[in-house]
Amino acid sequence: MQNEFWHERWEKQQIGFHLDEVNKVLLKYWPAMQASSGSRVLVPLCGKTLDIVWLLQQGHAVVGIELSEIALDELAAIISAELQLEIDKSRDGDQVFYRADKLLLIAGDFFAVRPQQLGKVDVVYDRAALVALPKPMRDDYCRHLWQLSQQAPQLLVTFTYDQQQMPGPPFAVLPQEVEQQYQPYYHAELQEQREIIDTEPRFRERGVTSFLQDVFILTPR
Ligand SMILES: C[S@@+](CC[C@H](N)C(=O)[O-])C[C@H]1O[C@@H](n2cnc3c(N)ncnc32)[C@H](O)[C@@H]1O
Repeated sequence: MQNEFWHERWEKQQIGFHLDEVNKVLLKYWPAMQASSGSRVLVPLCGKTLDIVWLLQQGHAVVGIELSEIALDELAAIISAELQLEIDKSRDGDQVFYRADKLLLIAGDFFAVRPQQLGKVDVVYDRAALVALPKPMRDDYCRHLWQLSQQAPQLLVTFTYDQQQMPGPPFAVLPQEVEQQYQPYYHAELQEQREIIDTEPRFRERGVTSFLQDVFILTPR
């Protein structure tokens, strides 16, 4: 999946993946992550998710990484308004940084971000990040995420459906693949698998008959 694909999505505002509310999965499973207030949460491929606003409201520090500056400009504006935070925006080469107390957003390629830029990560929250990438990129993503997060526990949301019925993204990432991808670093425990095709008419229109949302908690080995 080329970066240009995603830039075009954001330019044309074709962002059907974006939720206008905090993800119910996050609300339901966050307590199980046992993240103390003040712990640092990494949200890879974050888009402009309102989940980051919620995490900040819980007292967490948040690091978000997202290719699109359009997305992060919008997210920074929402965070500023909701939390009365002044966010400093700066540019360094291909990367754009948004900084405020307890907040770091990086607009740039996830694969170009180095661990030293992030500092300590206590928890990872991946909603629709792994599934945004085709298989060869998923291999690199899992390895790189591990390097960035030093194996921090992870709340992970993926989707299971028949890949023959629709080309990704989102790509189908079955529980077996999650286990295999993260096997060197984590125990992956499937918390729930829920049919959500009724809430995803855009996928039904494209011929998908069943679309399962899978929630995992990954704990370090
Ligand atoms: C399916 S969306 C999910 C966004 C967000 N996690 C959410 O739940 O709304 C995937 C996001 O990943 C971003 N993305 C894709 N490839 C990326 C890369 N190599 N580095 C950083 N972000 C990337 C896209 O721009 C897009 O916003």
